[in-house]
Amino acid sequence: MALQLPPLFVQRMQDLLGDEFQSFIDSYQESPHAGIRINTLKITDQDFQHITPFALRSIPWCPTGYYVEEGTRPGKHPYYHAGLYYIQEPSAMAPVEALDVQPGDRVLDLCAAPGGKSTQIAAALRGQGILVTNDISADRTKALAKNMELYGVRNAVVLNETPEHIAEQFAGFFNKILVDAPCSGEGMFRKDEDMARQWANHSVERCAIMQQDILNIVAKMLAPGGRIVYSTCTFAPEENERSIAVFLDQHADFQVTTPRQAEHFATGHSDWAHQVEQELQVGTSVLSGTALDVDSDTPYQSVSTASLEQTAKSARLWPHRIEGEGHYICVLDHQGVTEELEENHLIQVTQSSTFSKAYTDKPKRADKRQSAKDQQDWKSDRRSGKKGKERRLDSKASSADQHESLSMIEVIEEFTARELQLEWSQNWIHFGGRIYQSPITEEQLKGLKVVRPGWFVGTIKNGRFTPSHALATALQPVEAKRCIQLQSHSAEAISYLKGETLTIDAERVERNADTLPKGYVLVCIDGYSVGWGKWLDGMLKNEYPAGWRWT
Ligand SMILES: C[S@@+](CC[C@H](N)C(=O)[O-])C[C@H]1O[C@@H](n2cnc3c(N)ncnc32)[C@H](O)[C@@H]1O
Repeated sequence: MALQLPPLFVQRMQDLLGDEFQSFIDSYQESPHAGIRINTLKITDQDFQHITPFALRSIPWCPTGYYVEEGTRPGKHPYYHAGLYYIQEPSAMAPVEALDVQPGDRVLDLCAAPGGKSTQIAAALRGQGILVTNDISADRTKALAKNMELYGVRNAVVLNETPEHIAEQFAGFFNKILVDAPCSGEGMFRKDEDMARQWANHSVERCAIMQQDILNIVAKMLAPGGRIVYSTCTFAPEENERSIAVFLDQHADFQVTTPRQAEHFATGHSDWAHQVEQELQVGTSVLSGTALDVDSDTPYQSVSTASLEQTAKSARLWPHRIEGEGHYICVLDHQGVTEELEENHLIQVTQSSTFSKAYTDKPKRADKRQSAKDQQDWKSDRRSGKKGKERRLDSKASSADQHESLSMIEVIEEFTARELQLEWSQNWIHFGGRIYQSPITEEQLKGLKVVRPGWFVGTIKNGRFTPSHALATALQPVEAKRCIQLQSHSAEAISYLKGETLTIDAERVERNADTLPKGYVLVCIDGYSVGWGKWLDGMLKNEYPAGWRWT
């Protein structure tokens, strides 16, 4: 059945686009474009070109993005399970390119689930710096956390929070922020017919108010000289140029910058934003002749011509002009002086009972004093050249607690020496028996709803460390003492991904000279890690998690 577009939407686009409307509406007869983006945390772009199972065609605005032909099923290949690429709509790759993430940046992806753009940010960080990735929907953060794990991200914290709560903990902290805002989704009608059906429920005006609130809050979290990229997948000028103009009027210290890759896109329509401004002033849509659905509690705010005109530097991605869906991107640069980011990699040992309290309670004065002392201890440890992970964090803790923290480290060290060839470089966080490596400190997460405080590396129970699946997916084969190689086209690879036990001769277990074949084995497909197995007497017990299996 032909796609049913909301009549009001069609009428409005006709009014806005004029002569261009026919080619715009004709584009709805075409299929949406499918794309994949190479996950350079696991494979180089060049190496993927050599092994690609599908025909690839470059996406002009994303160096690691490729169109795949219609009918290709990239989700049904072992490389997908190895996290070698993310299946992503081509236009959706543009906002992160505009953010211009560099290794070492501190990045917030505020509206992140299911994580397409977060995985792209993580790849650009190359394991250096911090990614805080968040979504307000608890349900959607499950997919977000899973994607961080599938793509082998080591330096991300996953939150399920409101922007206001994050701002309380992270004022002025990030130098790059992505706001991939909730919107009326007009640009996705071709890809997702549900969006067209639900359009009226996602009132354009209500979305605009929400977007302006979000932008105001994220400005508080940006470090001087930092960058915010605002993106939507809608055409409505109220949610795009006008939302930006409202922000600029309230934040004179920001300017719109033309995005990288702008040559591939159309410019923002400051003229449409002017038109919308007039409609709002009279309370009726000039374009569609309908009453505007503005919440009566929300005072109308007029915006300045100077701010509206700056939006001509933003970018619009049109489905009839490029091979991709409809998007809007605006780069907002803070005009302050950029300060060097302080190093944030304190190495910490956290004892579980203190940590679980930290999630729910406001810091107590005694805790604050203790934390200041911890920082001091750490500094003196650094000066004396002691390794951070050897120190005790909580000098007030009972000797039993101290013993537990120390033995936790001993257990991890023992596992590391036996099974891995890896230097741990981030903060240890112990929460509910689960052990994480985190790019930030426990203190910074106080009072927040945390889905993952960092890279989940394993669990400790009864003094035994069990490595997590997320540890395996983020490892390079050289970082494990034992690995086995499965060929992507072999029945063995599919059997492993289905969770079956494999028969594997001892000679096939690749290992260090001094390592016996018995124990944890990193299972790799064509050289890229997919999960754990446990080898004993010619059998590989399958540790691939049930929820991840090939179906
Ligand atoms: C366009 S989608 C994000 C897509 C995602 N950036 C990606 O690339 O996979 C917008 C997201 O914003 C979330 N959201 C809505 N309101 C929010 C708010 N106030 N704060 C944070 N997230 C919000 C929604 O749950 C939704 O997942």
